[in-house]
Amino acid sequence: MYVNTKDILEKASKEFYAVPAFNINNLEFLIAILEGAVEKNAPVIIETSEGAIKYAGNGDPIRGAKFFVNLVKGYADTLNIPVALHLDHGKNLEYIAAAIKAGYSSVMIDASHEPFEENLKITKEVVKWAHAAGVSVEAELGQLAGIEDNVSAEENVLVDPQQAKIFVEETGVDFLAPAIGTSHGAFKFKGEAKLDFERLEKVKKLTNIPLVLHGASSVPAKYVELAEKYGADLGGAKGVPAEEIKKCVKLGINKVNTDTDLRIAFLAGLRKNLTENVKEFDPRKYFKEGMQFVKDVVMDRLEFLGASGKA
Ligand SMILES: O=C(COP(=O)(O)O)NO
Ligand SMILES: [Ca+2]
Ligand code: NA
Ligand SMILES: [Zn+2]
Repeated sequence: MYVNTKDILEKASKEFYAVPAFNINNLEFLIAILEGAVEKNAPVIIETSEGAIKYAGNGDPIRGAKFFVNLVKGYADTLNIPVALHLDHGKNLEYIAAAIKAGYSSVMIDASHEPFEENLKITKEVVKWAHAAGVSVEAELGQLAGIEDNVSAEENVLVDPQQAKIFVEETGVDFLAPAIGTSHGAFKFKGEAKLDFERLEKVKKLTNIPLVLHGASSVPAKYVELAEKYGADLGGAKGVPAEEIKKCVKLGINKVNTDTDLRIAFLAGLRKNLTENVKEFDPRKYFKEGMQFVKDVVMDRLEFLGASGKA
């Protein structure tokens, strides 16, 4: 059933487990994710970036947002697990408005590259709009290095726990993404994975709302190696070890954003299948292996985040 993200995350926050938020851009990833969640009898969050909405709507945000709401709601309403649809890294108010109007469960307003007061002001605005439409809101404090759709930040700027307390009280935001050292994409960390657990613990104590971990892909070696075996070049890919993510969940992370892992798993399956079946030209056949690998990554993540069986 199609639900509000806040309902999924409030339950997770009370019981100290986490629910993965998987990014999609197409039908194949959506089917693989939902079937994996059904098999694990788990809640799941589907999220689309502004780039995904642009892609699905061929440049038109209203068409793209409606397309995803109908696709996800249509499929979710035939299932017995809770499914939410979330706008990831909303920065452009046109896209945020389109997502709210189309019927997304929740939207992220990411104004974390702005000065604190500006981020607070914009977030307050979006919370007012979204709540009036029954839509929940995520915001971000601090910055993740690496590329985020249309904003690239050089350095990691870690969240200030005191600021987080004020921000949550003033904005009424439903869940918060505190930057604690992760970054987006397949090439994380210069050296070893370094997450600031003490900082995370303080933010949870001071805000006491569901928290979100961005840049949480683990970049599993087995799919990187398989993709490279069939011609990909992902040299030096590195992610967040599952053990580190589990520590974050114990400290109060409840939504775990995962995009890169699904991309690499699908890539490995697609390259392998196309290479081994040179006569095949039915996409329902040659996408299958990649979809299976995505489903496997989804089920593994639902398991180690503690979301399995929580539907
Ligand atoms: O934070 C993410 C995904 O991060 P990854 O690149 O680590 O999958 N989406 O908002
Ligand atoms: Ca940001
Ligand atoms: Na998000
Ligand atoms: Zn992110």
